[in-house]
Formats: sequence, C-alpha cells, structure tokens
Amino acid sequence: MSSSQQFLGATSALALGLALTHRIPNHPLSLDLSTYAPSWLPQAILDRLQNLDLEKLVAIASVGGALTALVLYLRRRARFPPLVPYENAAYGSTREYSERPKEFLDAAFDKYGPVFRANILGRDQVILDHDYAHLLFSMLGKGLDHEQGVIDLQYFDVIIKLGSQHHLHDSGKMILKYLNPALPSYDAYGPTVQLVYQRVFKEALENVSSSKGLDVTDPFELCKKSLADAMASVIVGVELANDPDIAWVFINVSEVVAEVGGLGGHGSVWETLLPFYGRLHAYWVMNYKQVMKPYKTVLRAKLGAEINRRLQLRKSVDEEQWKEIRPHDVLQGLLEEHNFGSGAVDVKGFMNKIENILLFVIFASIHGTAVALSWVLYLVASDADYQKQIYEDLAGLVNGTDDASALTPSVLKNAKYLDSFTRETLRWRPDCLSPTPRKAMKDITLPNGFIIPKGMLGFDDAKEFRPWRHVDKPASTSVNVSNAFLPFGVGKTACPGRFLATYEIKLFIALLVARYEMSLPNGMKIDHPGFTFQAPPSGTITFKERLPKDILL
Ligand code: HEM
Repeated sequence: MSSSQQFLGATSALALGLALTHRIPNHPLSLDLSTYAPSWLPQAILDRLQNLDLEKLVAIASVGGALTALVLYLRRRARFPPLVPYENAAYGSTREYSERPKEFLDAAFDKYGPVFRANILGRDQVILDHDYAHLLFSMLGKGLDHEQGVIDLQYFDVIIKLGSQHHLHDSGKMILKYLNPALPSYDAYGPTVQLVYQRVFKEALENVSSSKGLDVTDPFELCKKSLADAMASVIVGVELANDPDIAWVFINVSEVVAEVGGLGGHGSVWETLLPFYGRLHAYWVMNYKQVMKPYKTVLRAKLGAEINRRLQLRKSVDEEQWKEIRPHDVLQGLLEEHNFGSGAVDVKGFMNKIENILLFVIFASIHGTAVALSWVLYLVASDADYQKQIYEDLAGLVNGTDDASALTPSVLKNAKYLDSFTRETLRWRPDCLSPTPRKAMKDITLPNGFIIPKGMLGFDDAKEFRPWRHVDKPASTSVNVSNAFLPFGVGKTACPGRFLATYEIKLFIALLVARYEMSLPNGMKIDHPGFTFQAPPSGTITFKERLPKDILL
C-alpha cells in the first residue's frame, strides 16, 4: 500500500473507531496525525484535519473509506489480464469467438501475449497459452478447481445426477475394475472391438476399391457407430450389442447428454445473457422432462432378459463347459459380484443398483471418444505423409501376419508413431478451448504480476500441431496424464476409461491405414466451436483401397 493509501486508511479507521466508542459527542476533537501525514500534505490542511469536530470526521472517514476501497479495487483490476475489447455488451466476444475461434484466439495471443481475458458466454474468462497453462496448473495449481470449472460450464452436477444420486466415482471404480489394462483379461477386449470395427467398416466401405475411391460424407457417424457398438459389446456382451434397441440406447444416451451439457445450448442468446441459463435448461431437460426415462426402460427390459438367459445357461452346463462359454464383458463381472454363482440374482435390485452407473459410463465412453476419434481421423486423412509414417509403424508390428486380431492392446502399445499422433491430437485439438477449464477459488497471482481473479474460469490453448513430438518419450504416451496434458483430467479423478479410449482410437486408425489411403477433397470444416463439450470436424473423407500387396490387415 502507498503512503497516501495508509493515510486514508488510518484516518478512516481512527474516525470510525472514535465514532463508535464516543457515540459522536458534540464538540471538536483534537488528534495528532502528523506521524501518518505524507510530507507533501500542506500544514494548513493537516491542522484542520487534526481539529475536526466528530461529525465532520465521520463524513471524511466515510469518503476516505470509500476512496480507499475504490483505489484498492482499481489497483486489483489493473492487474487482471487484458480484456479483449468487444462492442456488444450483451454478447461480449461470444459471437466473434464462435464464428472463427482459431482466428480469434490467434489474434488475441499476438496482441496480448500468453494470458488474456475474453468475455465469452456472458462472463469474463481467462485464456492461457499452453506453456503458461502448464506453468500455472503445475506450479500455482492450488486454488484452481477442475471439478468446479466443469460444473460451472457444463452443468455436470445436473447431468450426472441421472437418478437420485451422483454416480461419477462409482462409474470410475467400475471401469477401473473391469476395463483395467493391468488385468490379463484386458487383452480379451481387443478382438471384441476389432470384430465390431471390421463389421462396421465392411458396411460403410463395401464399395471402395483402389481404382474407384469412396466418399464418406459423414465420417463422424462412422466413428460414433463404431464406438457405440464396440462399447455395447464390451459392456453388455456381443449378443446383446446386436439388439437394435440396445444399439439405440448406446448411440443416443451420449448424444442427449452432450446436447444438454454443451453443444445444443451453448452460445445461444439466452446463455450469453444469463450464464446460469444452461443450468436451468439442464434441470428442465434432465429432471422435468426426464429425457433418460425411455433409455432406462429399454435397458431394464433387455438387460433383465439377458440376465435371466445367462442364469438359465449357467444352470444347464457344468463348470468346465461354463469356463468355455462364460461371456467376457463388464455385465458378467458385475453379475458375479451379485450372487450369479449361487444362481440367485435379484434382477430388480441389481438393475436399481447399476442402471445409473451404466448410463453414465455409456455417456462418458462414447461421445467424447467419438469426437476425439474423428479429430484423429481427419488429421490423419489430411496428410499422406502422416499415413505413410503410421503405415510403416504398423508394418513393423504386424510382421507378416494378416490376422486383424493381432492388434491387441499390448501390441498397439508399441505403435509409437500412432500413439504420439493420438496424444498430440488430444492435446492440440484447435477448434476450441481446453475441455478442462479450471475455476479460481481464490485470487491467483501469475509470475508476470497478473491476477486471475477468484471465481473466474481459466482455459488453455494449445499452439502448434506436431504429431511426432511424443515419439520415444515413455512418460508422454497417450495415457500419461499430467499438468501438461489435460484432456483426460489429472490426479485421482483422471479419466479411468483413457486406456480403452486410446486403444479404440488407435485401433480404428490402424485398421483403416492398414487397408486404405485417405484424403480430404474439400478440407475439413469446424461447424461449431466447442465451448465445453467439443464438437467434431466435418467434411468428406475419400477412401481408396491400397493395392492388394500393400494391404497389411
Ligand atoms: C478420448 C476419450 C475420452 C476423453 C477425452 C475423456 C475425458 C475425461 C475427463 C476430462 C474426465 C474428468 C477427469 C477429471 O475430473 O479430472 C473423465 C472422467 C471419466 N471418464 Fe473419460 N474420457 C474419454 C473416454 C472415456 C471412456 C472410453 C470411458 C469408459 C470406458 C470413460 C469413463 C470415464 C469415467 C467413468 C469418468 C469419471 C471418473 C471419476 O470421476 O471417478 N471415459 N473423462
């Protein structure tokens, strides 16, 4: 504090104290303020201040107090990162950002440096370049709350409350238990996912040949369908995954939640004017309209029938035969925790317990992974050299075999170029701000003196895309979370599905690159910048089959 601020503060505090203890007596008061007075203050003014009557003193103190507060406020504000100017007070920079996110961010970084504020979605938000975000999250991370950031921006608390309880961590525990790469059974999911992909590719790319390319106009649908079917096979089993009603649940649940949480409402006039509008909307959709109800009804009916089928089947075979035919899926693991062995599963009680957990896992596993996968796919398709490098990487691993089930999770771990590409895409996706905002729970002072004010959200922006930057860096694989790599979060709540997610992404790309050459005849388009849940790119991808001698799998 400067000496003038100290003087103002001392005068105010003294006057207020006196006013309270003397209850404002009606006679002049003599004070000695000379020790506090700055040297530049004229003696005449000091004399008058020292012989004030109390009423005047209280008046001066009030003005002094108000001025001190104003000075402190202005000084604190002056240390906020610079704000990108905007013309429309209602929209701030929301429109400008949503129309051309990359240009908007690039121009702001050029002009203001690594940290600035922009008024987006009705509030000032701090945006950091990647290096600065890394520094901030790792060195000054205390007081930055990821969960609170996500709740504020994505209404996660409303969305994941699919029933009467939150199921985030229960779902996490379930994934870590049944889809844990440390378990020997994990590799068993490889062939399951591969069979699904091959079936979906066969349907979608049936008419492709080396002479005649095939244009796929909506590759995101291909990504989503592949992942929804793969997750259904892994979670409820290959047989049930073929049921069209179950396929409908898997593909739509994630869509609905993503809509509610971001893609649909964000950027609307309402949300910009009323930042809490999104939350109200989420309450309306989830709790009043109960959009999850039809999915729950189908899930209950179909899973109920499947559980009874498995119980009957188990009764009809002996121990040895059961070992042969026991389904390798998450459902079976869960059933075995709930009396499957004794043949006395209480189906209704079981469904009550697991229904919401399953719905959350379906959401968590499909939409985000499909968007991430479509980014990887478009970026791979954007450059023949990327495909060449990944193809050579795979050729070394496949080693002459043409058996597609060769690419188990443990084999694909060694596809280092593909892994680096996946990590870099997740790190970089350029269309929008990081999906892991942080909320400042207290003022945070940056090394350059700027303050990130309490209550504000912070994002990071990643600069250059360099797909091989993580090659031969064992601590920087696609699943190593850290403050420098936030797409899967960090710490004890880091995404437990990231092992499966990156496997699914890499396998999808590997199977395509092994057989096809891809190109983007019209480039790629970013239709909607992700304010929170990220949006996929769009645009046609042309597939051409490699010459038979070059097809790897
Ligand atoms: C590329 C795809 C994916 C991305 C980018 C992603 C990202 C995330 C992020 C950012 C979180 C929050 C982390 C935090 O709070 O710090 C999270 C949590 C979670 N994810 Fe993922 N995820 C993906 C795929 C998956 C898959 C495939 C599954 C399931 C198999 C899954 C299941 C979960 C669960 C259950 C949680 C909650 C964990 C807890 O709070 O205990 N995710 N994910």
